[in-house]
Amino acid sequence: MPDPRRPLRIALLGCGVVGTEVARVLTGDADELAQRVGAPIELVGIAVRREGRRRDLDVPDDLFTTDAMALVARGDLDVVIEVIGGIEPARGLILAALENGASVVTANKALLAEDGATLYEAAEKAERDLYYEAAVAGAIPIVRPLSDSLAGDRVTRVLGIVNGTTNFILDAMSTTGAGFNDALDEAQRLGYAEADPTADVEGFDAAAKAAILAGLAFHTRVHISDVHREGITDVTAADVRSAAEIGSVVKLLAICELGPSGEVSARVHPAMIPDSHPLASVRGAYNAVFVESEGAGQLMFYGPGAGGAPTASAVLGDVVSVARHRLAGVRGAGETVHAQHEIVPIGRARTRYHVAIDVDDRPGVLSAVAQAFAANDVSIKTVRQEGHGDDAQLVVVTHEAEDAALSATIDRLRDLDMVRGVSSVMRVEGVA
Ligand SMILES: NC(=O)C1=CN([C@@H]2O[C@H](COP(=O)(O)OP(=O)(O)OC[C@H]3O[C@@H](n4cnc5c(N)ncnc54)[C@H](O)[C@@H]3O)[C@@H](O)[C@H]2O)C=CC1
Ligand SMILES: N[C@@H](CC=O)C(=O)O
Ligand code: NA
Repeated sequence: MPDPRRPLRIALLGCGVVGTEVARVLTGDADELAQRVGAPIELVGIAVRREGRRRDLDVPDDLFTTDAMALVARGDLDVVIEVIGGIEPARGLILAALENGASVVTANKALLAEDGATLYEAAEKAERDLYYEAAVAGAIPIVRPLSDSLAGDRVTRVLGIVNGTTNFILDAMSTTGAGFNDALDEAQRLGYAEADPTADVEGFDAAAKAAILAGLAFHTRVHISDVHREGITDVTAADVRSAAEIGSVVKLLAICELGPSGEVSARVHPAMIPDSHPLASVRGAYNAVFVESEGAGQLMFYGPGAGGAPTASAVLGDVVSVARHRLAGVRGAGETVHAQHEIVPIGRARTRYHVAIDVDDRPGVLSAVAQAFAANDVSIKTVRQEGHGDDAQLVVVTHEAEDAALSATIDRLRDLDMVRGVSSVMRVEGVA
């Protein structure tokens, strides 16, 4: 247990969008944080990649170092904050921090979803905390509610908008008609996007968060490769218009479900959701996560999901918690993976679909298309024709069906002479 008379020593790894805000609060609000922790806190080092870059921070120059490994290995640290991102060197630094006796706070969802097991095992062995509230949905408290508040309940479903960048882009496309690239540039300028924004727009970031959420919700280990992933790069202005025509909006959703036989599925993809659904009104870089559980029913967590200051808020909350644990000589909850749920592929997921089919504008088309759906046991809810002649299109919305059955339907449609192409297939979520 640390000597209560000495300050708790904190090291910060990475001083980019999030790290800068964390350093600003750790230094500017040190007195208030000390009151909350119950002991003084001291930022003893900041690891950066390059020396001499001008940083808008009022901290002594000698705190900065380009030798992150030497910083974590000094052996007298209480808390190491990792906000570098990516797999390496972040993983090696976190493991070294734990081995050297520090507790760790990280915002690194990519690493947790790729190799969380190694980090948890190291934290367990070192008897230190590993906290990561900022890794999922930025400022929104969702990791703690799932791991603590709902620990006595059975969570059955988590449905969320967990990527600020893609929500910002889709929102701009549907409300101002902005182009994809302009909206992405703006999201990068505002500090929402990952260092490589492909992680956002191709759904990797949301998939990492889905893996973490599913693991926490269902007490089972879920790897990022278990998560079905589709990004938003194929979402067109026509999809956004089609959604509006059925009173819906397009959102990138992360969906984690516990099936009736105990099977777990996790998927990330764009989907249409009705305007009346609370997730439809989540704008800009905001995130929201719905949790359904047997006892509590429906819970919704909403707030800023990205950006320096909101993410720093979650990081600092964790810092205060683990610092309190250090003082008390205790640890918080570790990983709970007692359940051995089967993780099922996307083909077994069940949902509704919106399918736009380019067809010849002639008698018999409707019945041929309907037969393709019926042959795969996919029931049609509505069908309407858009355009005429060369522009004729049938737009079908289905009842709930298995993903594999829908895929087989699309293959069959593509083989029909009267079908010129299937121009869009999008899942429809949030319908009662
Ligand atoms: N920006 C956001 O809205 C959010 C970010 N996060 C996560 O927080 C972490 C940091 O994100 P950002 O601050 O946005 O990224 P960033 O790219 O702005 O900052 C990362 C910093 O780490 C530095 N760095 C790279 N290698 C280093 C090394 N070997 N030693 C020391 N510093 C090194 C880079 O130079 C950069 O300044 C990532 O894991 C990210 O996924 C989580 C939630 C929201
Ligand atoms: N790039 C991420 C940042 C937070 O996790 C996002 O856009 O949500
Ligand atoms: Na969070």
